[in-house]
Amino acid sequence: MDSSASSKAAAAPSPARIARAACIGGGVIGGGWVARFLLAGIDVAVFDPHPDARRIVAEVLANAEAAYGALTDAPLPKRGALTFHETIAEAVAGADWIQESVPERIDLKRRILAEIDAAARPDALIGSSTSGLLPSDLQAGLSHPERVFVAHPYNPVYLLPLVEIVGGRMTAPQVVGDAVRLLAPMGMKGVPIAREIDAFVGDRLLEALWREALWLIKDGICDVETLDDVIRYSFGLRWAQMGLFQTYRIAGGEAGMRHFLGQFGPALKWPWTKLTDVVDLDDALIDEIAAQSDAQNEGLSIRRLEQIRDRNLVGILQALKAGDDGRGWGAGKLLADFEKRLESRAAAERPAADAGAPRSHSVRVAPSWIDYNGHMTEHRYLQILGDATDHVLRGIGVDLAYVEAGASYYTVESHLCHLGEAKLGDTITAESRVLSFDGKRLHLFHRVARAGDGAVVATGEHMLLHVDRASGRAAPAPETILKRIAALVVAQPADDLQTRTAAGRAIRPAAPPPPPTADQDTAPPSSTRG
Ligand SMILES: NC(=O)C1=CN([C@@H]2O[C@H](COP(=O)(O)OP(=O)(O)OC[C@H]3O[C@@H](n4cnc5c(N)ncnc54)[C@H](O)[C@@H]3O)[C@@H](O)[C@H]2O)C=CC1
Ligand SMILES: C[N+](C)(C)CC(=O)CC(=O)[O-]
Repeated sequence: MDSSASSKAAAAPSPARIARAACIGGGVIGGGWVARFLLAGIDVAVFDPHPDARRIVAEVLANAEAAYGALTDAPLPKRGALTFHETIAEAVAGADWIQESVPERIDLKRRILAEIDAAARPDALIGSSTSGLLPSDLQAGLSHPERVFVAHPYNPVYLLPLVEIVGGRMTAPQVVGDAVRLLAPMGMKGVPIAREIDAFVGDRLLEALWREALWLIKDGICDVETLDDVIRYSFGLRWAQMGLFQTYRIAGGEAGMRHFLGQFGPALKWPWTKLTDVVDLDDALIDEIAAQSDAQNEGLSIRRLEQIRDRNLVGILQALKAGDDGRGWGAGKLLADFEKRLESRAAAERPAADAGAPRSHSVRVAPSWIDYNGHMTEHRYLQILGDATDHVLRGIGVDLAYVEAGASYYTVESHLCHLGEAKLGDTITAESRVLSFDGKRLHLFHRVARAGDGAVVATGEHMLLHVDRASGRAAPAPETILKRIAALVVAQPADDLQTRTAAGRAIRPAAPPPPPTADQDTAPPSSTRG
């Protein structure tokens, strides 16, 4: 990137947020961007001349929605509106952010960007998904080059947060910062790359690995399955959470990175690597790799592979969210921050009149929640009930800021009744009510029902104590909180029969077995378990 300010035109101030996006190209990456925008509540206008563009985008979106259903219980905004358009000019009209994701050909991208440039609002940000073309080459000849930059995402765009933001010679510096800011509310991490280079940072690394991998196959050292195993059973697991340098720091033992470099650095000069030597990707090698890849994935369609990948990524992201003793680590910390934004946005959008209304909390039953009996496993009920309790607490002002300020409610007793089965994909909703409360105690009841037929699958009754977190002891809740609880009680409907009969129930013990007769003394005790 040229550092001289004179070559950069001043840019009009960028929009405060993305309310409307345009996606030019709706294939693997464009479709992923469409899903990312829509699920963040942003309206998206698409232009893609492919005859199946609508179907392809719909399939990517379905995958993305399934992944988000499992990824987070945070209140996602209402999905944005999706429209398809006959021309680029129509699609980009009024858009705050335009994302170009057409095939990787410089002539095509330049032509498309010129059309976008001619029709876009002068303050719109224009990102290209290119994996390696230089932004300076893409922006040449445009009337608003200062708004054009590379926004290079990773597949699947709706789950992987990174976007490399690379400005060209004529990109206004503030546009790079604005792009980072505008991506954040979508749960994405824009990383500015200081200087434009071919393939930026991520693909430089991937290409190096890819080149070695092709040599290893060409030289008959391993096949694609062995190569993938080597990655997924070892450093692939490490890289999701610590990258290269933090991982190698640990590998240096207590002496750390300096020792690691001293010990393993010299090996770089050994004849281990073919990194600078490009393999000839001739027909024979392509045939060999394609055949091995077909064998490796026999019976697995691309959509099925995408679903497996997405579920694995969701699991990894959730594990990372719990990392560093619950503070979140890497992409998991980003997910936690994204959820906090969603919570605050939902709280800000909740009408004031709703403050005293009864609370309800909905979730979709995820694949990892199903047990060997084919229905939702036991501990997930407790998770849903716990989340429903959190939902009530946030509604009365006991949110993360309140907890960080030193007080909270702790659950001290729970009673869970299983009344029906929840199956994969069911949406279930916990409706909550306050049964009683005083200065320190809050007595909640949640009824968990299936959407559709409304069948109640579980109830939960919980006693919570207001606690001073420093001493770990019960302490009176402040008046403001007690007033909000009182407002909840006033707003909730009168107790129905189910609540009256379920609340306060104790587990009824089975009738004790009759005392053994003399001839039964050695028989095993009978069991009442089915
Ligand atoms: N596939 C990947 O893993 C990644 C790709 N990228 C980049 O994303 C861009 C798109 O790549 P993919 O989505 O993989 O390709 P793709 O082939 O899946 O999608 C390209 C889409 O552009 C559409 N298209 C073709 N001509 C068009 C035109 N004149 N106007 C509008 N749309 C047009 C096609 O119909 C197709 O739907 C490329 O620049 C690529 O380098 C970036 C990150 C990862
Ligand atoms: C193969 N690729 C160069 C298009 C890959 C990328 O650009 C990023 C990714 O998702 O791996």
